[in-house]
Amino acid sequence: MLTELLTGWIGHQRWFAGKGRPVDGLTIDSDVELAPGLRHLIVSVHQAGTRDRYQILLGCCEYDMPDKLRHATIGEGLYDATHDADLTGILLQAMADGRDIGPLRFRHLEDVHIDTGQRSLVLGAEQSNTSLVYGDAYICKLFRRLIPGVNPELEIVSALARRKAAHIAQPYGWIETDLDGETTTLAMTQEFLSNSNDGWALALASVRDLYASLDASASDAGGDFSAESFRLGTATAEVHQELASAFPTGVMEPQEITHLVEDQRRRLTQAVAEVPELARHAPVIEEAYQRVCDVAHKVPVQRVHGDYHLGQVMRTPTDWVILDFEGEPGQPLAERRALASPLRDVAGMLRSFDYAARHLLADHPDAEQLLPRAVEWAELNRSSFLAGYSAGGGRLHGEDAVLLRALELAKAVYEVVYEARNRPSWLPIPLSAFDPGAPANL
Ligand SMILES: Nc1ncnc2c1ncn2[C@@H]1O[C@H](COP(=O)(O)OP(=O)(O)O)[C@@H](O)[C@H]1O
Ligand SMILES: O=P(O)(O)O[C@H]1O[C@H](CO)[C@@H](O[C@H]2O[C@H](CO)[C@@H](O)[C@H](O)[C@H]2O)[C@H](O)[C@H]1O
Repeated sequence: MLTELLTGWIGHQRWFAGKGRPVDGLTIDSDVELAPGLRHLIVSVHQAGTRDRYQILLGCCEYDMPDKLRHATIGEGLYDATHDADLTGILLQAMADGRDIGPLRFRHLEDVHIDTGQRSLVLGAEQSNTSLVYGDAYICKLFRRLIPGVNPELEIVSALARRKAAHIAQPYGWIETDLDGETTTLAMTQEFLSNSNDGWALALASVRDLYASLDASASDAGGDFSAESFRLGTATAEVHQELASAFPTGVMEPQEITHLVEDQRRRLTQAVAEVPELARHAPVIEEAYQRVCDVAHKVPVQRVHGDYHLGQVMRTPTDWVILDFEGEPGQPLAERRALASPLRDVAGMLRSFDYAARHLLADHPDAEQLLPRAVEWAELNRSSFLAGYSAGGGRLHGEDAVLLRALELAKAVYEVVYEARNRPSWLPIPLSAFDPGAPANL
């Protein structure tokens, strides 16, 4: 039976969020035939009293499964159709046509032309979503785990595209349906940035070059990245200004600031309970949080990226482009859409420079010797990014330094939990944020 096949299959998928916990049951909430041999399913997965919804594209073949699709088998004659380029073209075509198929609505932005002749491949780095790359023209991100509501990435990128903003990947179309009475985004298609590299890969190349040339300083070594950091800072400030123009803005009053700090204190307590190594750093973090209450009186807030780091920015041949305006994964939608200080993104990127500088130290035989160079690289790029941010019109003055420091530490607390859960060997990186001079391998 289909539900049994899917129950056995779903727990092994890269994007399945409930790994490690037994699946108690799976029900099919919606089953729509998109075309002969292609069905779109929404399923509910029940685990220890929780229910999560996922979407599946189900391919059905009457005859033997072609060899090229065997790796995507779900059961006899059934497979994950995201891997079948003969079928995925239907999604692009339906978006271009603006069709409704049963409860699914396929839409495109006004004034765009979609070339429907492109064939797709599943992007290798499949994580919480499945991305289909069509030719080298489009990337269609299928949101696997469904949260009722419009996806913030679609909301933001469409609003910025309407303003003809720079530094974003042009959106083309999306798929939506109604879940719990709310319009819910199922997928989004954007310009695919070919000939581009993500900021994390570029930053690591620079750090590797620096480590390889032991005598040179961070600014003299072959891999100097600071001009890129400056440009990225400017691009970030420009996108923040576009976001402030496209969406409502506000000012956080002292009472709300205190409330926010309380929330961060709660997160810290939870993080310490989960990662006891954090406990010895708690006083430093508490002090930085208290300083915000003492010093910050009015904090401008607006829509922000929310999970900003070097892996979310792409360097095209001409520009920095910012991706994935989805906020912190795992947070409720309302929180991901809430107004916040743009310094939250600045803090995220500053942390990311620290990550890039230190991540190659982990098992490095010369870690102790290289640590001062890592610190120097991070400092140079952090200050270039901030200089670029100011040059691009980003606000960085007076009490902002106090807020920025607290936001950086709050992000590092989030990272400590993230690494403990996902990549325990990386845990020393965010832990070093509280004690920058400590030995590299902590
Ligand atoms: N528009 C795009 N053009 C080119 N590559 C992209 C694009 N969007 C995403 N990618 C690639 O896919 C990777 C993961 O994308 P992302 O949106 O961050 O997915 P996730 O939310 O699963 O982390 C990025 O690091 C980048 O390499
Ligand atoms: O990109 P995602 O939305 O999935 O963000 C999550 O995963 C990120 C890891 O890929 C994580 O970022 C952390 O690691 C990065 C290096 O891999 C580093 O550049 C970031 O500074 C660091 O925060 C992110 O926090 C998490 O939300």
